[in-house]
Amino acid sequence: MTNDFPQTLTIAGTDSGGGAGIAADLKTMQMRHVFATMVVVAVTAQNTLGVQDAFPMPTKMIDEQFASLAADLNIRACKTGMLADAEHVKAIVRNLKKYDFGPLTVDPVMIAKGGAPLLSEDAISVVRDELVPLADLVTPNLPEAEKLTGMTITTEDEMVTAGKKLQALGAKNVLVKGGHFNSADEANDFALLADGKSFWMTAPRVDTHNTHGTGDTISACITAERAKGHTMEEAIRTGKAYVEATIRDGINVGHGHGPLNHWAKIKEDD
Ligand SMILES: Nc1ncnc2c1ncn2[C@@H]1O[C@H](COP(=O)(O)OP(=O)(O)OP(=O)(O)O)[C@@H](O)[C@H]1O
Ligand SMILES: Cc1ncc(COP(=O)(O)O)c(N)n1
Repeated sequence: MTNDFPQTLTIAGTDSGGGAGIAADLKTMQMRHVFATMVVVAVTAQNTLGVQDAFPMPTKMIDEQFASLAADLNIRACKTGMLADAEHVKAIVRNLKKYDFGPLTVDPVMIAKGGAPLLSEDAISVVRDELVPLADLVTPNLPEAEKLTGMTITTEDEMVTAGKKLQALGAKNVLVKGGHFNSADEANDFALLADGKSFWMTAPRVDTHNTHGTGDTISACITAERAKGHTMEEAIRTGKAYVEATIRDGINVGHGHGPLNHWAKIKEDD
């Protein structure tokens, strides 16, 4: 029996509010026509107003979820999101070294939009030293890029320097996301590829509070495109176009930072 439909994996935390984390990843992967699987690292009680509580899974359950997937699925690309703490990052690294689940996108999630920590401080150096070197792509936002590189990033030139530093840490490809950049009219991201090619992706900044799960969505879309066999550059450009559409064609859910419209269409879908 063939087992060749494109299959992906997200290793992350749940969001009971449905907007971010594993929920955003699964919705994105479904929309991009790949089969989505998950390893639940932590459960959060969360809504558009914030994170009310978080509970990391016992690491034995994490090992068991990895083993279940490896025994049956044919996963071609994977990503990480919320990883909770150093013990859990180490468990994920151990499993990623044990099984081949294809190119890995590391979204180094640290703090939720509302300010709640999703990764403990002592885990940041473990992400930097043990997880980033396994990454085919790392996709930090600006505060995450600052934590991983030790730099302050206030200009586009500094985003470029941070990209180079992240590549020097061992990530093959880097996408520094400018969603948090202090610009009123643009949300521009910088990509640096394994072969040294680099490019900016520019987009008009949408004036909205409904940006819960943007980082999850772009990294899940890239993971889906990689599973379908697209190049890194194609995957990154599709990711940007998709997340832009999900923000621009927004929906209103909840009373805080609302979720995205994962049904949004992009040009290549026509
Ligand atoms: N208001 C906006 N309008 C258009 N694009 C945006 C906006 N906010 C973020 N983006 C884009 O969304 C993507 C995710 O960027 P961002 O820097 O917000 O990531 P993130 O902080 O990791 O997301 P999250 O907060 O979900 O973890 C990037 O491509 C960024 O440029
Ligand atoms: C479980 C989980 N994973 C990731 C995020 C980041 O998303 P955001 O920064 O948009 O809150 C989140 N809030 N919750």
